[in-house]
Amino acid sequence: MTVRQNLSSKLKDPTLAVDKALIAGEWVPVSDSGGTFDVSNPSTGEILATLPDMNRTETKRAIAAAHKAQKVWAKKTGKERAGVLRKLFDLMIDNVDDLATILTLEMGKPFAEAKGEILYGASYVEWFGEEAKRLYGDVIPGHLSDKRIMVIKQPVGVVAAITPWNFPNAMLARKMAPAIAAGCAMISKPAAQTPLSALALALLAERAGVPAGIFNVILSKDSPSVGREFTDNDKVRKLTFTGSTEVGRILMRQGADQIMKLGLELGGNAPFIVFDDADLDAAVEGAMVSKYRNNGQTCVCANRLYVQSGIYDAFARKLADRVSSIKVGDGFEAGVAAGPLIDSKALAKVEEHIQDAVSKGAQIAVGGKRHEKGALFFQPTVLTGVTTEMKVAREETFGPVAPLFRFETASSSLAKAGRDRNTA
Ligand SMILES: NC(=O)C1=CN([C@@H]2O[C@H](COP(=O)(O)OP(=O)(O)OC[C@H]3O[C@@H](n4cnc5c(N)ncnc54)[C@H](OP(=O)(O)O)[C@@H]3O)[C@@H](O)[C@H]2O)C=CC1
Ligand SMILES: O=C(O)CCCC(=O)O
Repeated sequence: MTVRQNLSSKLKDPTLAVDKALIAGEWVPVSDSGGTFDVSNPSTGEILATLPDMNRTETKRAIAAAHKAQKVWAKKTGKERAGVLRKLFDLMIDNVDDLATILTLEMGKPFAEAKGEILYGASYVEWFGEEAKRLYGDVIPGHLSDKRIMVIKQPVGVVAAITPWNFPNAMLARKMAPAIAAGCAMISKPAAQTPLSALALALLAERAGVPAGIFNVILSKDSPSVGREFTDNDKVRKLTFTGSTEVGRILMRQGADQIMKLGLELGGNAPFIVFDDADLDAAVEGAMVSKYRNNGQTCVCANRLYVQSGIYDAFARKLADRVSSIKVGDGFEAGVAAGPLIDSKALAKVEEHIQDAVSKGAQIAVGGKRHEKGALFFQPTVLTGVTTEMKVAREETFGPVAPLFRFETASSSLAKAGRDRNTA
């Protein structure tokens, strides 16, 4: 397929811009169906690459290859596997600028934040690589005098991973590194919006000596069909997924037939509580970091800010003031702290949540509108006068909106924080 100049020309090592899937150690340029999909830059709308659009047949082939390769990989010692992961860690650090450039181009987050994500992703590779040497078992006192009970740890086998667009490097590194360290093989399906970070990571893994078939990357816009193969194929022994609660539910249902081991990291709607006696500056700073990280597109972002009556107005003023100074723009522009939203669906959800809150009586303290920087940019927003009837109380906005709920007593805030959680 093709990588455009606007991607490869920005890299010190242009070979890290990959336009092929990785199946059984082969870089595959064309899908069985001949279909393709484009990856674009959410800041500019420019197309960065055109990739093969795969489905169940390619996924099945990748699983079969992983199943075969895993048996050999599992026989390596922990030290041998650790050595390979250490090389991958070193390569990630050596190529941090290029990996972060790819990430900012396809996802939009500010370059400094993207670099932080690569270091974060690399830390998983380093940590789990080291742990490969420490896969100890247990000896447990027996229930009869002639019995000795031993626990040994063994790789589960082939692991499938479905990863989201909000942390395209770190979420994959967090899944791939422990699997490979333990002697498993992995087939990953990155989000169609951000597959280029996964491909660059897979290329570095190949350079680090991860054997053919141990780390596969399927490219597809038809995620339900790939997900179906992951859950139906009995060679896949574990599925790890980060994404929406809704898709997590679908995968859990699908995996039930073969009682599949599942690791699900889903949506959230985290509360952030500020009491009257809080240090105002520290509370505002904490809210800024927690709410506006990655432009609010993080599952652990504070989404519901409960503020006690006595400090409510001062907190709202100070937060609105800080938020109005957030520089919005292309992630490569100096000083930018908020990039675009990932796509028009995400932008529509932010607008819908604000409209719903305002129609039910909330006020916009700052922001509330699309940003002049471009189609997917939105003004960082603070809403006051928010109540539990509004959508923001129950649904994750996944955008730069801080809704401030007022409470009187500690017990009422804790009750609300527990009750209005994400049920979407
Ligand atoms: N916990 C977290 O970190 C995340 C939470 N979210 C939450 O989810 C909301 C929606 O975001 P969205 O990107 O649509 O999240 P999704 O859950 O749709 O996407 C996450 C991943 O799952 C894949 N996927 C989607 N449908 C299926 C399926 N039926 N079977 C298998 N895989 C599937 C996607 O692939 P593809 O995109 O190619 O279709 C992507 O790789 C956000 O607003 C946020 O609330 C979203 C992302 C991350
Ligand atoms: O590990 C983190 O802090 C990022 C969480 C990514 C997410 O799932 O949103």
